[in-house]
Amino acid sequence: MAIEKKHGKGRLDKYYYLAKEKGYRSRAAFKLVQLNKKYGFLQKSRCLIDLCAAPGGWLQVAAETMPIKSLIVGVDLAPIKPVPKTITFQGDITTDKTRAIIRGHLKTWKADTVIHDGAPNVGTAWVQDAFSQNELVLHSLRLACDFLGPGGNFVTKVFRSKDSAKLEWTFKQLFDKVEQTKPPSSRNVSAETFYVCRGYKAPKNLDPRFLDPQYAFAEVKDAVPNNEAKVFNPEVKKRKREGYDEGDWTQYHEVPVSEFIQTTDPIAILGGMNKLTFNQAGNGDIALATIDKLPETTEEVRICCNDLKVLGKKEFRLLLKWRLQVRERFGFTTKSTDHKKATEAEKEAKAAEDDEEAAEVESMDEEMKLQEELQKMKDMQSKDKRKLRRKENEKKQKEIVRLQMNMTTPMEIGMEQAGPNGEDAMFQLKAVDKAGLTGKLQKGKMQVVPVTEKKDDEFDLEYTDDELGDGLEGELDVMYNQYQEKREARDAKIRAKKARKERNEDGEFEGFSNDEEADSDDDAPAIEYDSDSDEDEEPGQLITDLDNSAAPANGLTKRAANFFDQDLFKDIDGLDGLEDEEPVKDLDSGIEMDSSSASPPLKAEKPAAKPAKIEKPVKEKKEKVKKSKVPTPAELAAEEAAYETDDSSDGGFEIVKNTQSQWDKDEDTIPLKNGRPNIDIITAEAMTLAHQLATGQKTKHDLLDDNFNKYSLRDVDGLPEWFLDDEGKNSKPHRPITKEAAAAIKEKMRAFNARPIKKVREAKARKQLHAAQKLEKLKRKSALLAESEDVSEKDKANNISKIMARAGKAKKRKPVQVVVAGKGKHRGAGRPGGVKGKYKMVDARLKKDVRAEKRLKKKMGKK
Ligand SMILES: C[S@@+](CC[C@H](N)C(=O)[O-])C[C@H]1O[C@@H](n2cnc3c(N)ncnc32)[C@H](O)[C@@H]1O
Repeated sequence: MAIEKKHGKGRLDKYYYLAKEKGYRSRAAFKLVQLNKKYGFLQKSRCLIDLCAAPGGWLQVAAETMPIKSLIVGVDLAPIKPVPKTITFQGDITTDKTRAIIRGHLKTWKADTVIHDGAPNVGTAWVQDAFSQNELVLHSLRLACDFLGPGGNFVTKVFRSKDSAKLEWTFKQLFDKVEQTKPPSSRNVSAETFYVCRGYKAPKNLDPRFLDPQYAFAEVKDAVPNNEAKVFNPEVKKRKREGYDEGDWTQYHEVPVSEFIQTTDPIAILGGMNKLTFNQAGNGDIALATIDKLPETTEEVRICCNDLKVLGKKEFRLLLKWRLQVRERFGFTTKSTDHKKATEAEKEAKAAEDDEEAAEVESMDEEMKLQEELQKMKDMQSKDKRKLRRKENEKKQKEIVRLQMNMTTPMEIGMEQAGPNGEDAMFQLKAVDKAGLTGKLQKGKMQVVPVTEKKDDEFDLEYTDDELGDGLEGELDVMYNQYQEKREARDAKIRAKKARKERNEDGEFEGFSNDEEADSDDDAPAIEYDSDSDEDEEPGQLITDLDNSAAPANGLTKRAANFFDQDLFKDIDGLDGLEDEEPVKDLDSGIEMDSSSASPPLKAEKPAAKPAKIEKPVKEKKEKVKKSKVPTPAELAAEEAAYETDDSSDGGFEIVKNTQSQWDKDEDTIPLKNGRPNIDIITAEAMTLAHQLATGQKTKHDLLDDNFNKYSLRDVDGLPEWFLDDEGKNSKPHRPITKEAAAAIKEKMRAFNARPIKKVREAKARKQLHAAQKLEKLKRKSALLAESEDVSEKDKANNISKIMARAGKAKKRKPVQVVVAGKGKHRGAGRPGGVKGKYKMVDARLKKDVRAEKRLKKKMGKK
């Protein structure tokens, strides 16, 4: 073994003294002690091989920790003074001779553990030291594979270097569990670390290349640095864990801007360099001077070039744009110039030549742009759909609100909803005329004219404006989505939140007919409709005057008939049979009224059908609605509208309120406890609202009204998801809270916090159980004593009171005795003489130090 210097680097540390005190041959012994303390492999081993064992510290630890009569074999280049209970010999672990000797000692046994603490004789360059150390590890691993039984352990020292990861990979192929650790006794200044590999897989055939340094440490081609991530997502910083590149010992790199302009891979430069310099070395560089003077080279560009590491996405975008502009000026081919050239027929030959050049020079750019375009198209598609859907929903929502607030006359709804000229018209006649399909349409078969065509063009224009920027935007969106997914995967809370959000979105009001939306889907192919139009109708007249329809025979006004003619009322249950002439009772006011005067004659199917009348009392109908499955918002709206009085009717006042609002529906879904809603109020805002509702300061309607605020109908079109997510955290109304509500919540929380935690409650319960059991036992004992006949009554009473007194006394624990380690007194040397009960070995030095510290503190306190 190399002779350890006794000075320098603080070599004479506490482990040195401890080792001396305990009689260990080297301070390295404590490393094995600590490794074993953590993983406990020695106690379970019956056969151990210590490779590179001199002077024998590890052997001593193994001998005192492993079960008696274990087989321990140690080998080292240097001679090892005999260690009791171990077999040692001199040998080189890289040779077959050593293997044969070990085999001879083990005979048929398989080793449970192989430990290796080898260190080649150091003194050469560090890199070489580390390599030969790791090569030695590979040799020891080979011996371990030869002698370990299935499930065996291998503990080895490894020098941290670029090869240690390769070693770790090899360990992982051969063992179930591989852990890297550095015991406290291993000096921090040392590059050594330890691998504890457990559960040897004992493969039947082991590929010798696993243990061949040539293969095991073969250079793997360096991974291509992910410069794209650095540029497209500069905010996420990655720590440089892999160390420096070979031969590159600095972290600062700069290149002339001309190189950035000319390069085929600008992203690599932006991601890898620190600075783009305009400095012209020596006689000057014409290209640099020209770029410097270009009007495109603004002050902002210069500042950005100055320090690339601090740039964000926006600045990288600016630099990329600037590069394209400069390239265009210099006549380098870019995508747009290619395109122009391609269109010029007379320059065809030249363009072809240029294209070829461009294909060579611009391959990287082309690929990037292609990817960007693909991404952009995907984003646009989903964005477009989302936008349309959102708009539609908002409109329908508004419609419902207006309807509920009596702001809309029935006629208006009909026209807006499905009128031939309305915005939501199934097809637009103008578009049909433009497409020249009028003739076809009249014949009865037609194709839906894709009205969104124009929109697509608009988007195209919008996006071709700033392709590069939007590419980056798209990239950012995709990365944000990935980030969100990762967060979801990690955090159950976020997953639950998302699920809730999705549920809400799904439950979102979809409009009067979901099919309508599906039909209007952009992706849907042109759909053929069978026209029901009359063959006899005048050709060329597509718009029929609705007023020409015959007056309905059911006594409805034309307006009302048109209103109830809408598809909206087709599927409403209970409207069909509203025929009964029975008097209607206003539930609220209790006014009894004649249906003819109180309510408009309702029509459910078609105006031509028999006139519909109110059939059942409204109360009954209300119940029916409640029992029926959850009504759609459209049904609710229709119902509400249906129960309103017709303007033209005599009474002109409301008879019955809405049967079941969304609010009531929500109430139905609230979980009940003892027949009452089981609601826990946990925020001061909610408590304030609850107070206000309870004291009548606010009504349900007020709460609904409050929901329509500046935050509820915000225009979020086109805003990126990440922005909306971030905004959502803060953009919400701040509801005032009252002092009382805050106090109530505070009190509630205090009571909640005052409750003992589960573990404490369990412990108390256990204690109670034990006490009860003890009492039971005592009772039994006393009963036995009382029953015994050969004892006098006095003795019985005495004995019972003794038992009771003993039971009442808590058992006292004996304190642990502290024994100072000294000559013949150390761990493993057996129980020190004259010590009874539990004892603990302590270091004399430590004890003295503690006492000195106490003394000093006392002194300081007196002063
Ligand atoms: C740090 S010491 C081991 C200390 C030992 N674990 C203890 O507790 O006392 C490293 C030992 O590895 C030994 N060694 C180095 N190369 C060797 C080889 N090829 N074969 C056997 N032993 C070797 C050295 O002789 C040295 O004694």
